[in-house]
Amino acid sequence: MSFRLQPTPPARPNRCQLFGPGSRPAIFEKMAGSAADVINLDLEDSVAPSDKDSARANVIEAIGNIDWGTKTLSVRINGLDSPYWYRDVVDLLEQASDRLDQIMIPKVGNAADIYAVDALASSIEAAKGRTKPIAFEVIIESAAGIAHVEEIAAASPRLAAMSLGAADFAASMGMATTGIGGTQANYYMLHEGQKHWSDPWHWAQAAIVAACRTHGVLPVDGPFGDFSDDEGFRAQALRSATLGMVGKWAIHPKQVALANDVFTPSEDAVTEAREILAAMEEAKANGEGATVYKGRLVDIASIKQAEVIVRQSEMIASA
Ligand SMILES: CC(=O)SCCNC(=O)CCNC(=O)[C@H](O)C(C)(C)COP(=O)(O)OP(=O)(O)OC[C@H]1O[C@@H](n2cnc3c(N)ncnc32)[C@H](O)[C@@H]1OP(=O)(O)O
Ligand SMILES: O=CC(=O)O
Ligand SMILES: [Mg+2]
Repeated sequence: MSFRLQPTPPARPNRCQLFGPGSRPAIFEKMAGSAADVINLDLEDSVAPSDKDSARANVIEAIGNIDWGTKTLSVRINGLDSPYWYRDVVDLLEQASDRLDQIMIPKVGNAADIYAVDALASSIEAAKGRTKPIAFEVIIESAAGIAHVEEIAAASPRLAAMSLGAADFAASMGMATTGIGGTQANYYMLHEGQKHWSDPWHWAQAAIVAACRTHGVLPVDGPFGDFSDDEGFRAQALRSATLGMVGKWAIHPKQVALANDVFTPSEDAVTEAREILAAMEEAKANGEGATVYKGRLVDIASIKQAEVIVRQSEMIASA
């Protein structure tokens, strides 16, 4: 371990982030009643330019009027390249109730983007006497975002979570696809005449996880567009969880249960992790740093691996 210890990310469940357009207030109660850990009311790409002002007003009203329970409540503002974002921040922080937990900043390209929103938010909070500092989450969804992912993860103590936005990311990278996340038909290896599909999102996800883990931020997988493909969603979510991500977006309510299932450690996984911890306790008592569990090596690193699963399970159970 480096002299500098790895910071822990916020201890909150973040298995599923359910999105809904701010221009569709009829679904807000349904979002609040869902099993998602995080709600993202959207002012950005699911809202037409002509609806930006009314969507912002809808969202501000709903933040105070709807019972969001214990969910993390987040609003996705417009990008810093748009004429809307400053008004989003000003109106949200001047007018929305303290129930608002977080602002999601899309299309971030470098640390200065976060600095700009931080400066504005800090000024409004001071002027208005808001005692609950607003948290930030960001979307990595551009070539610049992934190139500067580590400085973005380090940009502000407000930063709680970082997502991969597969749709805009693909567009920014010039990827030859219109699919949002998941398997891409043309991204395959050929071996003895058989196609083996690779994962084009893997490297970006791994870069995001490393940046997040270095700076104590929650890494999250973004949207999976084909909401009629449950198995495709599940496969993508399982890969993300295996790489270290803590959750995934839902762009339709039917994806919420799928995400919750994948990102909640299974009973079997928790039992095995506890058994590994017990085996290592016994090894320690015998003065050993390594032992055998079910025919395989476990050692001091295995304690940390097992603790990831047990901690995640306990945190979800206590939320
Ligand atoms: C690339 C990105 O940036 S992704 C993030 C931004 N995108 C979004 O926020 C889009 C979010 N999703 C949606 O807007 C919608 O789910 C759509 C447009 C994809 C589909 O909407 P619909 O055609 O209404 O879906 P559908 O008919 O299957 O809805 C079934 C039920 O779920 C409700 N519902 C639909 N979307 C949502 C949602 N996001 N949250 C909660 N409930 C919802 C519907 O109102 C309907 O309820 P009912 O059974 O009581 O009538
Ligand atoms: O905003 C999300 C994306 O995939 O783009
Ligand atoms: Mg996007």
